[in-house]
Amino acid sequence: MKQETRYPIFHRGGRALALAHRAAPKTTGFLAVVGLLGSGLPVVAAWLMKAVLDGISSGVAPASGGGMLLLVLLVFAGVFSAVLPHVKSYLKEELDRSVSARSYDTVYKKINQFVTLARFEDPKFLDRLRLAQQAGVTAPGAVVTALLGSVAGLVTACGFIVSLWLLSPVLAVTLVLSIVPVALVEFYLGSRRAEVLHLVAPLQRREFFYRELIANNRAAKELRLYGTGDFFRQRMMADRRLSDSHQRALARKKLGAGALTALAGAAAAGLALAWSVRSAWKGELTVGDVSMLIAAVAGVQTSASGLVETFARTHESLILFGHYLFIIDLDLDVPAPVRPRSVVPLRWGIEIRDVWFRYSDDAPWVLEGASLFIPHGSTVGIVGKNGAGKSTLVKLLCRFHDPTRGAIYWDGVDIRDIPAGDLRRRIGAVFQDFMFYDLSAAENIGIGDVERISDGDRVRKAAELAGIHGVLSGLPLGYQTLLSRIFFSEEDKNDPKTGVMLSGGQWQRVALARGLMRDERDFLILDEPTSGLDPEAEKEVGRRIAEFGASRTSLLITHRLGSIRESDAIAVLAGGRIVELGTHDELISAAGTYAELFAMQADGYVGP
Ligand SMILES: Nc1ncnc2c1ncn2[C@@H]1O[C@H](COP(=O)(O)OP(=O)(O)OP(=O)(O)O)[C@@H](O)[C@H]1O
Repeated sequence: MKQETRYPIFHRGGRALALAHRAAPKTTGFLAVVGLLGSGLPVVAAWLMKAVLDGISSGVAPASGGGMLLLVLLVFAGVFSAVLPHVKSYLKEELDRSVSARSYDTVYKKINQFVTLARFEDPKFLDRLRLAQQAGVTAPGAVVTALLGSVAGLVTACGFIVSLWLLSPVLAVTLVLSIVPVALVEFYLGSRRAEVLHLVAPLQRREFFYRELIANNRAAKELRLYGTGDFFRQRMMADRRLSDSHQRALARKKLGAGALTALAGAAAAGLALAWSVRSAWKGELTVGDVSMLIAAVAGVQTSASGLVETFARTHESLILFGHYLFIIDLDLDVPAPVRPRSVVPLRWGIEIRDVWFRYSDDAPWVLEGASLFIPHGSTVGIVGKNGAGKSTLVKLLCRFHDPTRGAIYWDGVDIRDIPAGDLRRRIGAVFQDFMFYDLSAAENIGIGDVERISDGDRVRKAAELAGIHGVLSGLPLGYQTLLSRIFFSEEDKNDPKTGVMLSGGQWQRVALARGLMRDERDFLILDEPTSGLDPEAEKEVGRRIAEFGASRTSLLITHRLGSIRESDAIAVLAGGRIVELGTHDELISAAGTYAELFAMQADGYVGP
């Protein structure tokens, strides 16, 4: 993944500060004040110490008025120096919490605004989203504290350099010059660190994927059956070792550079000390001057190397922050309707007119001029071979993607002119790849109509329609039983009431009940809703769905041709278009693809 180059580094810094200010204005203000106080304190303490020592060497009694005041001030400076880091660390953690909470909220709000699935199906985008989720979101807090830390370090360093200048301009200049190699080395290491970060990021993500896979309960069966656990573990460790080797190379560079710069710093400090002691011996400097000089040399070196390291870390955080900015600045994934139309209860029907679709410009066409009319109040079944494009058509009807060419009309209105949320409120759907939520049975169904999630009667009615009421009411806590084996606490771990696992077919009925939660939806899409049900259940559920769907428009996709036999019309999708359309009897008489598929299935049941 390349780094985000759209935002200059100062722009990112400004946005990070603005974010901190919005998330926690008081904490940011306090942190700035405490940081500034803390940065001036070492310089003030050094001057106080010089004055006390000079007083002692010139025979001023510590108990005298001036001497006592100096001592008291020195003690206060010491107390503040001891307490301030704790206050600063508390404020920093608080700022991190506030900024992270706000930026998390912003990122997830943004994700929820995506109208279509296009971004979720783009691996490059997902990679970037993961970066924004993993690190970019926590970066603003790091950026703010690093920026404030930089200002504080600058104040300390400048305070000491000025102090040193007053004692010996030559020494001050020498010391500043001795920092230059440290700064250069740190900047070099900073850019190497950023490079390593980009090299290891994909490795760490893959490693994370393998780690999750090996411990995943849904993957456990296949991993054991195919014996692929060690295969994935080896891949995980290979990625781990590669990322470790990049980090080790960087650590070695750091070690070498750190040792060299420490040597240079120690040599500069030693020379300054020797010079000051010699000057004090000759009477050119006082004892207080020597103590000031020692404090200044140590203070400048510490704050300078701290400063450069802070800059390097800030730079790193800002690189990650770029991914966060990229996500939150994204435009809508589909243009807003120019003349938005409100969706009306379906009266006439839904028309798919000459729809062409492919998932990307270089992907093959999935739909090539598909046309179909679904009249209001009718049930239309769609059949077709694997990969024919049935689920794709469902995605277009729900507006998870827009047709590349052609259009879909809801009572004559192009669905692109209807706000997607309004359209979806009129559609109920059960997808082939439905979701399993680690929620209670009641919530698993109730989220089909969030506004009525607590309406127990409605949830029960939906469960009855889907033929799962008997199973759910017999669970340890009835509808309140958690449909999961994820434990919420250690104590609950052995409690059978904590959660249960349903069978595949039972889960499918729960998903079906979720799709049937809303009475008032006037278009029901069922994509393989009964594939996991036993024949008896399939027949029973099919009968109930037919009753439920009698007053509304339904689209039923299935490979089990027996369950769409009674549909008002059956469409066969092949080669990207609807090639046959009619009732079961009409299609059987036409002796085309449908008749062939039906005969094959019937043969399968009857046998040779
Ligand atoms: N997100 C996607 N990105 C790229 N191609 C896709 C995506 N989803 C589906 N396809 C491709 O589109 C084609 C149609 O897939 P679709 O899932 O619509 O078929 P289907 O008729 O529902 O098949 P099945 O009966 O197996 O469920 C397939 O060739 C598939 O590889």
